[in-house]
Amino acid sequence: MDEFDRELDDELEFTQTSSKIKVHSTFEGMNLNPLLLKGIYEYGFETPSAIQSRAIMQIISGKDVIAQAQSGTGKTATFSIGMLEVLDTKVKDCQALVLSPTRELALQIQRVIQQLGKFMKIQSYGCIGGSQINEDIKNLKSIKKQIISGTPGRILDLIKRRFLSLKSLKLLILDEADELLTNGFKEQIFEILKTVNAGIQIVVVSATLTRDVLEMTNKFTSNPVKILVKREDVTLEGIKQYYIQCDKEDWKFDTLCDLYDSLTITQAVIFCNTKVKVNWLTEQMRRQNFTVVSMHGDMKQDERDEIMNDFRNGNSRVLISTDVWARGIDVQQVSLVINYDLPIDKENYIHRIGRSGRFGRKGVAINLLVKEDRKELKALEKYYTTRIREMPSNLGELM
Ligand SMILES: Nc1ncnc2c1ncn2[C@@H]1O[C@H](COP(=O)(O)OP(=O)(O)OP(=O)(O)O)[C@@H](O)[C@H]1O
Repeated sequence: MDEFDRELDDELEFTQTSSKIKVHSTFEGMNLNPLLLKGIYEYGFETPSAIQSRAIMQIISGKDVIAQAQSGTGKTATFSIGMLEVLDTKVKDCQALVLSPTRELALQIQRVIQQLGKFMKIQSYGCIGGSQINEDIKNLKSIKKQIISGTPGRILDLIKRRFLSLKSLKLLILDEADELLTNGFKEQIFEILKTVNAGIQIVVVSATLTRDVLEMTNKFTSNPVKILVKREDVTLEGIKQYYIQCDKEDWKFDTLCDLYDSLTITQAVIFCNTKVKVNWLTEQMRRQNFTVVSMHGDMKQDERDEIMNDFRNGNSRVLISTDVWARGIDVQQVSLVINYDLPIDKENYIHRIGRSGRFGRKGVAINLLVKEDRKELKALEKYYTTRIREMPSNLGELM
């Protein structure tokens, strides 16, 4: 074997979907607990998505699973249904733990689990930073929680203080795993992994899984089933991508103001790279009498909750945010995403534009570019084998 073959072999070992994964094209065909099936239908699902038809049964089989699928294609329900099926409803201790990178996402996941498991009478709970830890302690003490969804810092804190026991844990889900295994979270994740029983089932989930991340999962999974997406298939057909060349930073603002009417057709999210810029842009927009709301990680949790609620129920239509909003948040009415700044990393580009075009809906992403961004945009096109075209004048018709 020469050097090239060896490298190719190595590459395939990490980045190839497992062979012979059975596709279950109906929920009935999965032989689920009837109470769970009832919950799925009541939630409004009729047929499983591509990832659901492949990964749910793999999770139920007890194997470690690495599940990648495009944004908005139903990964949350994939692991939630798998988890609810393997749960022993008679055991009241915590049996499943879901970790995710943001508070809003952790709570959203907990709500999905609660809804899908509605008829199973399971106890689930969301543990997130920024809320009173005493509340968590009180809640965990009063009624035992079988499923917990949380952010790594708060979960670790509760474990260390011995208010959360994972002695009966059998399933750990890492949602947005590539984010959890890089940046600020990696250490906390490995600390949590040290506290769980050896041999528990681990499920790794994201729309973007780089080779490095896949390699890292080797440290804590054993012989995982892999369901992966080739990089050229990661972008969704339904999300049209455009750019507007603004040349100078100052021109972006006027361009955004010109787009405002299109933003309010349904709902839109505008991404900036820093909290300071989110505040600045919000103020500038308001000065021009545009109605916008904003959210970022320096805001108090109460305020974040209120903004999320208003946006979720459509009371506000244009949200300016940082990457705290890039991943996982599911608001089906969002049909337009604007990158006021191009994201720093390529993965978050996919996650940001994926806030629109949820579950087969149409979406539009617009990148506002200064001169220096052209190179980066070309690099994104090449990396994902996709086209980001200059914005046409008939934006309204595209949405
Ligand atoms: N089988 C289904 N039938 C109909 N709708 C579904 C089905 N599965 C999921 N959905 C809906 O699709 C939307 C997107 O699902 P979800 O948030 O799980 O996507 P995701 O793959 O986790 O996305 P992301 O990569 O952004 O985290 C949700 O509104 C969800 O309720």
